[in-house]
Amino acid sequence: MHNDRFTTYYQSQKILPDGEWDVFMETAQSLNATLRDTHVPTLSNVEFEGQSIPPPVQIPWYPDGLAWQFNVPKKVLRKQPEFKGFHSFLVFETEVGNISRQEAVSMLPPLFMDVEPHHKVMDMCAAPGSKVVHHFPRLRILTRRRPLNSSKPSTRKTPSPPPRFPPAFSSQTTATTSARTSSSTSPRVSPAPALMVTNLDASIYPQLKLPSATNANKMETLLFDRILCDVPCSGDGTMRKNLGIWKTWQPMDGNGLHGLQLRILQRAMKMLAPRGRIVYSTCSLNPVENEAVIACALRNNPDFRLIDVSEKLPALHRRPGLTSWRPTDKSLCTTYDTYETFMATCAEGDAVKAKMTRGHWPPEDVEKLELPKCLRIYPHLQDTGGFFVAVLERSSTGMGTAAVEEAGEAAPRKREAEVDESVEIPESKKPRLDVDGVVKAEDDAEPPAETTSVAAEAATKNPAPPKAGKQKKGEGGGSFKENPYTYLAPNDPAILSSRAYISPPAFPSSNVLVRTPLPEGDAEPAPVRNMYITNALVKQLVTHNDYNRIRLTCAGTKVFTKQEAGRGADAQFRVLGEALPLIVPYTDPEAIVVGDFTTLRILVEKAYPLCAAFPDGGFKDAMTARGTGSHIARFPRELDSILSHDLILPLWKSTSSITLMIDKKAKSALSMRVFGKDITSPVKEKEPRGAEDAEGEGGEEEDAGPVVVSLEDVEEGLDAADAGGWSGRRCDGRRECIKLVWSRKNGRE
Ligand SMILES: C[S@@+](CC[C@H](N)C(=O)[O-])C[C@H]1O[C@@H](n2cnc3c(N)ncnc32)[C@H](O)[C@@H]1O
Repeated sequence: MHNDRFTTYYQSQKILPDGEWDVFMETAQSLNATLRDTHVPTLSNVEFEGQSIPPPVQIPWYPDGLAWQFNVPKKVLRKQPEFKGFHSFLVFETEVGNISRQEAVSMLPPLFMDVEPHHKVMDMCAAPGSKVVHHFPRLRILTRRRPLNSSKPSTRKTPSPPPRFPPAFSSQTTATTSARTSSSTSPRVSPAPALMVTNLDASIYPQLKLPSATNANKMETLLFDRILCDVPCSGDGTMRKNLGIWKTWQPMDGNGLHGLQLRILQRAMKMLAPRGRIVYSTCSLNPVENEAVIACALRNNPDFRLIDVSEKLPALHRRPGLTSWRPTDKSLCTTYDTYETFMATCAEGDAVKAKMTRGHWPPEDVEKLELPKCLRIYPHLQDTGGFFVAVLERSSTGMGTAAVEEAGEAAPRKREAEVDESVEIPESKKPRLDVDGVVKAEDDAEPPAETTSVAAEAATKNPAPPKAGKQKKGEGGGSFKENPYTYLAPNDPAILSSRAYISPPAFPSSNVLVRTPLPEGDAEPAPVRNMYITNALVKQLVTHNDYNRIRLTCAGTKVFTKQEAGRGADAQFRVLGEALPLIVPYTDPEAIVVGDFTTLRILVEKAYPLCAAFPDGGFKDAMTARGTGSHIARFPRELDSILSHDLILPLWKSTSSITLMIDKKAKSALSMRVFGKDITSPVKEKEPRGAEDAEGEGGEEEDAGPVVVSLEDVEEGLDAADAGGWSGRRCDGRRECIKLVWSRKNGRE
């Protein structure tokens, strides 16, 4: 990230000694620097089987050079040594979420959102989640004062003021989650204190209520500052990669999706705050899915206009939106100039079959809508997929602007479903509209049936998520069976037991929630296993909206989890690595143990290094003096030039060993970056028995500390080997954390 004002101001304040500014700025981009300075030079001038292989190049239009592109056959990645190493780097960094791989143009919509840290953001169709991650670097500015796992703890004794967490929302569907997450209903986004994930049909998204800012006794509806509508589409812009589309493409794909796309966009329009912005995008080239949708939405909502974004991303080659197009039906024989000519040729019922409505055609006042302000991206322009983006803004008053008002006069202003007027649609299939023409999406509203058979069409390509409150198991994503969201009292014993890390009262203890099932009858409440933290707005929304109604699948970020402490000791809460940026600002600096480079190597290399394995001195002494359980360690960059910044990592001390408590893949990624290769040992490694362990049968296993691996590892392990030797338990019902309880059956651990 770069900001001239920031640079000028802070350089003139001399907050850093001479010569340190560049290092300071580099820190923010350390991963990109690793890629640029370490990998790209080794990948230049590479030959494979007599062919020169081009190195990765930066995508010219992506801000700050943070996006890269390379075209290399799989064979090269597998066999050519430099590319093989680069591939491992990519795989590990992707696994831990530092890099995300996607079609270049898919990165466009978030760039046009102009999200600011205080914004409330909604992603209407978030699954599988690759665009949500692009909002976060900006949204997280305030949640992470320092980069993840790289912060230098404050030297102040007084805890820092609480971070402000901006809110983000995402509506998503279950059906497109990748195979890896198919058991989960969440898109692949990392949770954050400001994030809620709901699983609903975006076209009937319910209103979210929260107490009025001016009158606490009143409730008001949440309006968003930014909404992304990356809608389900025919996807024909991806034809370069999805070769199957060449076989199956037909105009009905787009015709059928138009209605759903329009309903999703118009629902977003109703949820947007004055002066707010909507980015509408598809990876389709079809004007019926693009300009036609925008035209209908603008005519029905005169308080919206298209924004001119021609100055934005100047290096992006684009073409303007169309002002004329000619829809066609299945026969493809004829394209029709107007809706009327189409209807004149139609036998009764054909229009419904063709899924065509008046809204598929350019309206008469098309010029007034300024459709050329939309962006069309074509594959040949810049070696990308095909894409469409429109950026819409709501007027400051919520009233129509002059130009659009005029356009609106020609249109039936109050009817969202203008597009359906001339098509005979069975009563049962019509959406229920409220007085403003909004599809009813409240508790009392029946979820509307599709206006045409668009949903059936959509379902084949992008299966829609289940409808609010009406699901049965197996119906579009399964039943909704989440545990309730319960905020703990600030003096709850679970929170108090985490005091080792946090310094109340500054820590926002009242924003800690748990997901334990409600006790039945007189039964004792289930013990707390995990604690999550949310920002204040998410707390308000969770407390004032029925989580079943909004099908809330995730809120906030997990910060503490219960850990068995070994034989004879009570279970304790341990802090999670991904929560450290949130927890460290509240942690007494004295509580953080400092390690050196050798210590870090031992922790990365060994799964359960014995306490005795560490060199005498600082770290070992400090850890010896501490009790068993969860600890936080800092590895300062000054100690070795290889570290470009401080690392802050979670540890677990058992009676005999000290374990680095990060996911195995994160550990490998860390190892690749710090040591240039993966020096980690397999989790199944058997540690030599130390003197302290020799006290009893099986003592080592119980004392060695937990193993944290990903679900995939377990699944692979179970698939690949005789499963009899393993038993796994999901800690939180999600993919990221597995505790393995192992036995010695079959001689395996
Ligand atoms: C173009 S994709 C979105 C991709 C996503 N923005 C990303 O970057 O990962 C459209 C998604 O919308 C989902 N979808 C389909 N019908 C939907 C509906 N009625 N409401 C919400 N999402 C829907 C599809 O399953 C698909 O995952």
